[in-house]
Amino acid sequence: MQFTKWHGLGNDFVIVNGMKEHIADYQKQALAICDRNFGIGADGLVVLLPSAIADFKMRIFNSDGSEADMCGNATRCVARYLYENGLINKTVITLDTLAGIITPELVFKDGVLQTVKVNMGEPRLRPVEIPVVGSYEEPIVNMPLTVEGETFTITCVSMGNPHCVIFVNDISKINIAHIGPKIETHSLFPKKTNVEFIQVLNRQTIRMRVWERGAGITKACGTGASAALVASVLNKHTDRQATVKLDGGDLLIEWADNNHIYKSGPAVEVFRGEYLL
Ligand SMILES: N[C@H](CCC[C@H](N)C(=O)O)C(=O)O
Repeated sequence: MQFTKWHGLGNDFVIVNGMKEHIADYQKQALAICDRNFGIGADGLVVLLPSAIADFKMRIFNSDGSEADMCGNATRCVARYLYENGLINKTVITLDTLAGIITPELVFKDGVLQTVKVNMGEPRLRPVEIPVVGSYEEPIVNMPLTVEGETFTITCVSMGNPHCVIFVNDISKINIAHIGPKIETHSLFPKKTNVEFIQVLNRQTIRMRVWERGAGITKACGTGASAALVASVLNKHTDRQATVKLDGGDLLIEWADNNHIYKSGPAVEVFRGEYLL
């Protein structure tokens, strides 16, 4: 199977042109392909397929084999991949995902790619859309959640995939590898959740670390950064545009007046290869 390896701020993906390569069992192969010792190694497998409602369909599988609704960092990589391989001849691309139509734009200046700006669509705040279990009527903003005797205040946002955002005073003191999986699999979240820890630096800058659903600690999470900005605005910590400082680098996130979230950042191709299925 021909593949190409990309990353968005260190959140890395194997991208496969599903119109040329046949994968029989996506979940099983994603688990094998993403394994960093026995496979290629990645946070996720991205398969591109034809779509009747967008330029292409994008399916995303986490490294544990689970299928995700959306992946912000992967959308930037896919946009560059499609354009640079002549699979599309425009700079605004529509991708059909389980979270809806996502629109990345390749931003050039003097013929040089500056950034990839993605319209991530609208954040979903209704509890049923996260989803969470329980008879919550109002959006979950700054709600206490006790996990193993420790109480966190959570804000839940969906970007098509679930996010549990937690503000902390000192992010270096959080043992994400220990508490992340316990929140990811908490009974409040019937589809599990991505978990973002945020330290607010100022009204235009937040520091974020993430435990991703189905992938664990990653260097960056595009949907997570988007959810973190929304949660920061809801909790009156930041303005509606801010830089999200992740382990792998910075993303610029804006919650625009049209209620859409725009996320801008890099996408890098590292290598191409042939994987033996
Ligand atoms: N683990 C996520 C999917 C990948 C999201 C992340 N890599 C991003 O850039 O948005 C989930 O299961 O919802």
